[in-house]
Amino acid sequence: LCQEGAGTSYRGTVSVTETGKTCQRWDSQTPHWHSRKPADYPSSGLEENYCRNPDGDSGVWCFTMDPSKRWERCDVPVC
Ligand SMILES: O=S(=O)(Nc1cnn(C2CCNCC2)c1)c1cc(Cl)ccc1F
Repeated sequence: LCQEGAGTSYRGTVSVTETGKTCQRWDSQTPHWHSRKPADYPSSGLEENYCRNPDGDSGVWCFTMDPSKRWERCDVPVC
């Protein structure tokens, strides 16, 4: 699956960042507290720990499970 443009409508299942870190679940607040809660952004597809673009970034991203790295982009090919 690929991301169109900035990936706002990407609903694929890539859940690893471009440096190989595992994505944190959107419904989890550990290791990173965050305000991108699935309930608050129902149309952003914030399922599991899949890479998404809920905030108008330039591409899909996720919070990482590395406590020292809050978020990173994901390597999802552009369509
Ligand atoms: O919980 S967060 O989403 N964390 C956060 C910090 N940086 N980012 C980047 C994610 C990729 N796009 C640019 C912002 C997200 C968050 C969002 C806002 Cl508006 C303010 C504080 C904050 F903590």
